[in-house]
Amino acid sequence: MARARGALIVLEGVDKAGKTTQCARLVHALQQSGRPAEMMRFPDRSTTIGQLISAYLEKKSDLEDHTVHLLFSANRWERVYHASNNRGCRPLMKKKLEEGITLVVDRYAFSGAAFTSAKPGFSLDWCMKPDVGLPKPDLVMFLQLSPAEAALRGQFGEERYETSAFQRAVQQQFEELRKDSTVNWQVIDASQSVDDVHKSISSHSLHTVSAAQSLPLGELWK
Ligand SMILES: Nc1ncnc2c1ncn2[C@@H]1O[C@H](COP(=O)(O)OP(=O)(O)OP(=O)(O)O)[C@@H](O)[C@H]1O
Ligand SMILES: Cc1cn([C@H]2C[C@H](O)[C@@H](COP(=O)(O)O)O2)c(=O)[nH]c1=O
Repeated sequence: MARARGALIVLEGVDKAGKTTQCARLVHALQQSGRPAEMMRFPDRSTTIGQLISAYLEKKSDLEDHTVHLLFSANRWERVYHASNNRGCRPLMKKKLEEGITLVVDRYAFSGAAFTSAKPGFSLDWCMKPDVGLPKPDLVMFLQLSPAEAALRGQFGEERYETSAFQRAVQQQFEELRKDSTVNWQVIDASQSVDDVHKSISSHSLHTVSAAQSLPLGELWK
């Protein structure tokens, strides 16, 4: 009999909404309850492409806007089908899901589309195209926090996109993306305490991990 697959769970939101904190808490809680789980994050700054992206975000280099958008997407695709970095090969997303490991992912294609389409001259439609066909998340939790509150959180302002005006534009683009009913969106109030946000995220996730076992993995935006 085929092994039950793991779930693909994504956390999204504006910068500093608490995604990394909550991904780590969720992975820990799933593991503690005996469910195999691992965290991934995008951009994955450890790969060659990820290092180009990281230098851009840290304002150490400039890249043309279309180019960096495609690099962000390539950085996701390389973790689905190709996994080499300077320390060798790592197992791929698809393989891990097939092995029954739930992946908790800190940002995904939704950040790609929301951030680039917040720039002048970029349509959401164009921005979504390079990520069509990626493994489709079973659940996308949107950590809802106003850009004004996010700006008060640690280290806001250090990286390229961390201005309140740009984050407001990003928030609007996320609102557009959330109208897509082919994606299982859940909005989480990220202004609560870390513990309360975690409780909310856990309950949605446990349901998803069970349901995913008997469902095929889909393809995003197809
Ligand atoms: N619920 C919360 N209430 C108050 N502060 C929080 C909460 N969750 C996280 N923080 C704090 O906010 C800051 C950003 O948290 P975190 O790195 O988890 O967010 P993020 O969304 O992953 O950020 P980034 O967009 O930079 O990746 C950290 O200083 C963290 O301790
Ligand atoms: C995946 C992805 C991210 N971005 C933006 C969003 C953030 O401003 C940074 C990443 O910061 P983090 O602290 O490492 O989460 O990059 C983007 O513009 N496009 C993307 O696809």
